[in-house]
Amino acid sequence: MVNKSGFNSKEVCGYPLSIFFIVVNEFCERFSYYGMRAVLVLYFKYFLRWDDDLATSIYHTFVALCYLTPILGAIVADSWLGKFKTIIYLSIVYAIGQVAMAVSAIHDITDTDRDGTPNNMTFHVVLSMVGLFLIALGTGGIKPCVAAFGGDQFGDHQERQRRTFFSVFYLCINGGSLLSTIITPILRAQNCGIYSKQKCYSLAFGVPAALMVVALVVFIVGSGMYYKAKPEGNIMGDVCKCIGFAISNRYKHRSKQYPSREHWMDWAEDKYDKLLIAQIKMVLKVLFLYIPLPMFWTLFDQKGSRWTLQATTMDGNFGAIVIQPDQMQTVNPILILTLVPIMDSVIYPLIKKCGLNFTPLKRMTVGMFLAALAFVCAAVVQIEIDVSRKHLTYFNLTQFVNGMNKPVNVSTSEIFPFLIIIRATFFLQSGQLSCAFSRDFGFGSSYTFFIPSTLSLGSNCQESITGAEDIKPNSVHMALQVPQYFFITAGEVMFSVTGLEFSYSQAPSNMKAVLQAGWLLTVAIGNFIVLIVAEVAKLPKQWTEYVLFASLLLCVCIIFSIMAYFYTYIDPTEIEAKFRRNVGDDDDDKNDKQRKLEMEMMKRDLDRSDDEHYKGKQTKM
Ligand SMILES: CC(C)C[C@H](NC(=O)[C@@H](N)CC(C)C)C(=O)O
Repeated sequence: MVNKSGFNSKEVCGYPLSIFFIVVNEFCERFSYYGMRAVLVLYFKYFLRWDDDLATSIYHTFVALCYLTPILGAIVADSWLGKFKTIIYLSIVYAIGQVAMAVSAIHDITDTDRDGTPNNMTFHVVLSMVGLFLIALGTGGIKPCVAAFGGDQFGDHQERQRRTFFSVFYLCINGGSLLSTIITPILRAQNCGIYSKQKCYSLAFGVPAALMVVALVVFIVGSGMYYKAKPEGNIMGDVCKCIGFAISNRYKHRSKQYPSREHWMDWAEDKYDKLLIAQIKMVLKVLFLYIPLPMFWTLFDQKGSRWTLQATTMDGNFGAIVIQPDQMQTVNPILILTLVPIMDSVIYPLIKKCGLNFTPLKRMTVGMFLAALAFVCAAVVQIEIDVSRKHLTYFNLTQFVNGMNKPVNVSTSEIFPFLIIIRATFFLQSGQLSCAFSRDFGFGSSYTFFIPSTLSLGSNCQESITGAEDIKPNSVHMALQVPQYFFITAGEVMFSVTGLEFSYSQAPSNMKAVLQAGWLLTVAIGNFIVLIVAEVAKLPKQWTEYVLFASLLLCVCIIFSIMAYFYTYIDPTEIEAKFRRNVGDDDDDKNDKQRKLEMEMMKRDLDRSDDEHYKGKQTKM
């Protein structure tokens, strides 16, 4: 197959062979990222011995940083190194970061007294922070480049294949993350060490590090097959200067005597290339459309926080298996793996058969609506939970009625709060008397125990002590969270998979990675909104907070649908080709009148709003 720039690539079933290396690379990279992330908080808490607050804030700062760094990687790729080299260099940085994390988790390195705990905690803290910084730089930096680089491999005539690629790309993300979030916690639970055996964080970080090396090797192996678009110089610098000039020129010509121009960017025409101006217009149009999007991620990312907390107040007993609250999150990638193929091969073609033009922006709007619906479901489940029980833990509510005529001291064994069925052992002490008894608790239940007056030295506490259930264990089953997971994931498929492809297809050739980074920036902003809204709103009931978020997203969804209605799909390649052709025509010394006419037509083309999008023509929402 001959690609856009005359590049000849090998094909398998109509797809460039190079794509195989890119999707495998993505699978391994996401395995590496999500695998490391799965055990990170526990590493902070139990290895570095940080308190919950510090562990949580450093964790969220790290995640936010991972979505802020894409802009750096995109600028480097589009302006300087090109996507291929940027991916290689930043993957090396990334792999070093992962190795640093694995090394930082080897307690033996500083365990000079061999008691199983590190003696120089500063070494472990510094090394892990350096590691996390490098990982954030690497994962964020390559993220917009890998997606855009994959898109680059397709010719202009392969729009359908390119769309399928973005779906498969998303499947790989979720396949990799699902596998790693299952595997790394198992690795962490192993015991390892030279002098003493401890929980094996080094292995839990080491395997993701190895997978990142595999990702890099796979990517390099495909090297000879890739189409590598050349960077066009300091494009971001030019963009900023051009926008700055347009604004200042517009300001200088603010008086009524100057005729107005169709678009404020047209004020840069006095100095800048018309092609660059057209490209900036394309990017600004899409970025403007992105303004409401962070709200989707605000809701989406609460799966890991609010929804997991909700699950802790539910019954996870599924008969043969007991599901832990944090394990419920794996429902998302599992559903992605099933819903993406269903959407692509059944739902979308069916909608098309019905004669409906389900354009990318319509899909994204429906995706937002589904996410709002997911939060309505979460609110209903929350009300159900609130009605079924009034107390979150049985700890404070477990009481003893002492029937003896002397005081009894009661202490209890460690209780694992995330287990659904908890076995607690109580130790009774009163003078010479000392005995113990154990009971199983359903999570969330509360008991009153009666210590009989007949209890004496040698009594069997296990048999003598009776209990009454004051508060029943969690009765609302975790399966009730499935509808909310279903809706949020269906929303994600419509919103995120489509948005990924939309960001690629609407970006000018020299700013593909930059627009991918803009897309990822909406994820970062969404995460900040969670903190702000939850802090400002401070609602007394959890279900009201869910309703608030659902309403906010619904409002945003309406605003977005209006904005989308006025959006005109473009084919950047076509527009760029027209402008380039025009530059060639200049050399033929065309008369001025003719040229002006052509430019007018091109401008109109850019803003026109008819025809359908997927034929490479322009269309509205
Ligand atoms: C832009 C990202 C938030 C998209 C993507 N995340 C997912 O696909 C999630 N369904 C993964 C799940 C394990 C949270 C990513 O690139 O990580």
